[in-house]
Amino acid sequence: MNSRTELAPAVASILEAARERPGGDAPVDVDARSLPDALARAEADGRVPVIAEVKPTSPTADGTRADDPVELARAMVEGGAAAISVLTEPTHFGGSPEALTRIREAVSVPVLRKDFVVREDQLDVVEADLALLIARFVGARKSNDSRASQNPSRSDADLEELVVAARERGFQALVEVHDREELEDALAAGANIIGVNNRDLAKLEVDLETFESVAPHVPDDVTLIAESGVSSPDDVRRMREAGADALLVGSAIMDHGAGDSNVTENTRRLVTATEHGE
Ligand SMILES: O=C(O)c1ccccc1NCC(=O)[C@H](O)[C@H](O)COP(=O)(O)O
Repeated sequence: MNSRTELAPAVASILEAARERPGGDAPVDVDARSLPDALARAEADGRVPVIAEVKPTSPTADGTRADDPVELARAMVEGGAAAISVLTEPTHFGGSPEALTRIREAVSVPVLRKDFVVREDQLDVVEADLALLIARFVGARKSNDSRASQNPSRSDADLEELVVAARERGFQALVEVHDREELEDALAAGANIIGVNNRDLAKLEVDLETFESVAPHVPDDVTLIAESGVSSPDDVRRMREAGADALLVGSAIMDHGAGDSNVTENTRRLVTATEHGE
C-alpha cells in the first residue's frame, strides 16, 4: 500500500458505509446560495470568512454534542459564520440529511453538505447549496485512470462526472484534496472551489503545513478553503497568510469535550482574528 491508497481504519469504515448507503429517487434541482458571494460579504463586513461545521461527533472527537442542530447553526451564524457545513453522515458523525434540510430552512447563508459521496445518485439524497466531493474517494479523471485502477480506495465514479452531475443539479461543487496530485485531479475535473484538508485520511493526523504546501499551486481564480485543524486565532491568521479565502472549522467550534461550550463565542473568536492580532 502507498500513501495514496492507505486509509486509517476509521476512514476505511466510513468509505465502506458510504458505498452501502442508497441514493435519492430522482435528481434534485437546487436554487443555490452563492458561496463566493457569502465570502465576499463577510470580507466586506471585516469578518474572516469562516464556514462553521455542525458536527455532532467524529472518529477523532472527544465526545458528542446532542444539541439541536438548528440551534447550533443559528448560534454559528450569530457568531459571524459566512456559511454552514453540515455533516450528514449518520454512522460515524451523528449527522442526517433531515438536519441539513432543517438548518437550510432556518438560516440564510449557504449550506454545505459534508458527506462521503461516491456515486451520482447519492447527490440526490438532500438539497444543499454546496456538495462536497473528496478527490481521494472518487475516481481520478479518465485520462489518468491507470492510478485510479490501481487504487482500491476509489470507487468507479469519476471526479469530473461527479462535478458535472453536481452542477447540473444546481449545487456548487467543493472538491477536497490533500496533496498536489489530488489538486491536479481537481483542476482537471473543472473544480473552481477547492478545499485543502489538513487532516491526513491515512493517519487522521492534522498538520497545517499541508495547506501551506498545496496553496501556492492553486490558481488565483479558484475559491480556496483551508479545512480541518484550525483551532485558534493564530491558526486562522496562519491559513489566511498562506492564501485561504475561507476556513472550514468543526471541532474548535463544536468543542465536543466541553459539552455545553458556547458555539457563538467559539465562532466569533475565529471570525474576528484579523491579520494584526485578536
Ligand atoms: O473529523 C474527523 O475526525 C474525520 C475523520 C475521518 C474523516 C473525516 C473527518 N472529518 C471530516 C472533515 O472534513 C472535518 O469535519 C472538517 O474539515 C472540519 O475539521 P475540524 O475543524 O478539524 O473538525
